[in-house]
Amino acid sequence: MNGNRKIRVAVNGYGVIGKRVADAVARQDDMELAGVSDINADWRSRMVTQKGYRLFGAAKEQADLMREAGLDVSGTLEDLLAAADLVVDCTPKHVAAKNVEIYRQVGIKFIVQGGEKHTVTGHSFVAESSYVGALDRESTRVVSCNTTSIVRTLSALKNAGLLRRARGTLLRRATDPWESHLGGIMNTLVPEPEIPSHQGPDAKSVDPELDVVTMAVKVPETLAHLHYWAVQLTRPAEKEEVLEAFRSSSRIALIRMADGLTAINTVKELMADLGRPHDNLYEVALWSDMLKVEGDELFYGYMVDNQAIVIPETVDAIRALVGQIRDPNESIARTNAALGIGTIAKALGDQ
Ligand SMILES: NC(=O)c1ccc[n+]([C@@H]2O[C@H](COP(=O)([O-])OP(=O)(O)OC[C@H]3O[C@@H](n4cnc5c(N)ncnc54)[C@H](O)[C@@H]3O)[C@@H](O)[C@H]2O)c1
Repeated sequence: MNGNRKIRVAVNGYGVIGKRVADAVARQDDMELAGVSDINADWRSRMVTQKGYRLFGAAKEQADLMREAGLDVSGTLEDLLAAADLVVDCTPKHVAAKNVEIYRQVGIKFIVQGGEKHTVTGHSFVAESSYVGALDRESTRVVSCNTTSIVRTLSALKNAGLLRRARGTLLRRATDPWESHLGGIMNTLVPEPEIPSHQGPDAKSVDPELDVVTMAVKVPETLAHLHYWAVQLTRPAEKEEVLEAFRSSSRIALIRMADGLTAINTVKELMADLGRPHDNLYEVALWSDMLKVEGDELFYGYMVDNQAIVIPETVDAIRALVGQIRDPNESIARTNAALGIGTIAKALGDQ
C-alpha cells in the first residue's frame, strides 16, 4: 500500500457493531469507509445511504431485493471487497467464520468479532495488549466486549507489577436495546451453567499469562454489563497505587458514586450529555470510590457498554493489520482523539 493513501475499509454486516464500526472508521483521518454490505432491505440498510455511505448486498439476491425496495445499491460484497484494503466482518456469530473463505479467496485482510472463536484467525486482539502481535497479519479477531474489559483492566494491574490472580463475576445484559421486542429474559436471573464462564479462558487467548476465572449470570436489562472483581495482588498495596495503575490506561475511565453516577443508566446518560454517537461508552467505567484494597486483596466493580467497547479496538486492529503505524500508543492516541476518548476525565475532573 502507498504510505500516504488512506486505508479503504469495508464493513460486512451493519448491525449493532457494524454501524458503530462504520461511523468510527469514517471519523479517522487515515481511513475511508469503502462501503457497507448487509442482507436486509429495510430501514437499517436505508440508514447506510442516508449517512452517505455506499451500500452493497451480501450477494446478488440481496442486492436485487434492496433495489426492489428502492435502495441505492452500489453492487455486491464482491464489488465492495474489490474497492477495499481490508474488511471488518460484523455479521452474527458463526456467519463470519464462513465469510472468511471468501476473504481468503479474494486475498483481502480481515477482522472478525468476538462471536467467532480464536482459531478462526489464530490471533486475538486488544490494542493495549496484542497490537504488536497483529502487525502485518492477514487477520485478527477483536475479542468480545467482556473479554476486552477483562484484558484492559488486568493488563493495567499486570503492567504495574500488582496482579497475581483475578476472579470475576459478570452480570450480563439480556439482549441489545434495539431488538428487545424480539426476546430477552424478564423477572429472572439465568446463571451460566459452567464455571468458569468462557470470558476468563478467552482473555487468555490474548494474554496466556493471565490467571483469571470468571462466573456469569444473565440479568433482565439491556443497557450494559456489570462486573465485580476480587484480585489477589502480588503484595500489599495502597488504594492510590491501584488507581494509578488503572489511570495508566486511556481506555479505563474512573467514575465516582459520589458524583451521582450510581447506576449504569446514569453513566449512559452522561455519554448522551457528552454528545457521544449512540451514547457510546468506549471505556471501561470503573468506580474509584467503590474500589477497596485490604492488604494484598483488591475489590472493584465496573460497567461495560457491550455495544461500544470493541469499537476503538477494531479501529486499532485495522491499523495493526495494515502495519503503517507500528507503535500501539500512536494508533491508540489517534483513535482516542477521533472518538473523543478522554472526555469523561475532562468532564468529571480528577477521580
Ligand atoms: N452486540 C454486542 O453487544 C456485541 C459486542 C461485542 C461483540 N459482538 C460481536 O459482534 C458480531 C456482530 O454482532 P452484532 O450484535 O452487531 O450483530 P447484529 O445481529 O446486531 O448485526 C449483524 C448484522 O449482520 C447482517 N448479516 C447477517 N448475515 C449476513 C451476511 N451473510 N452477510 C452480510 N450481513 C449479514 C444482519 O442483517 C445484521 O445487520 C458478533 O460476532 C458478536 O458476537 C457483539
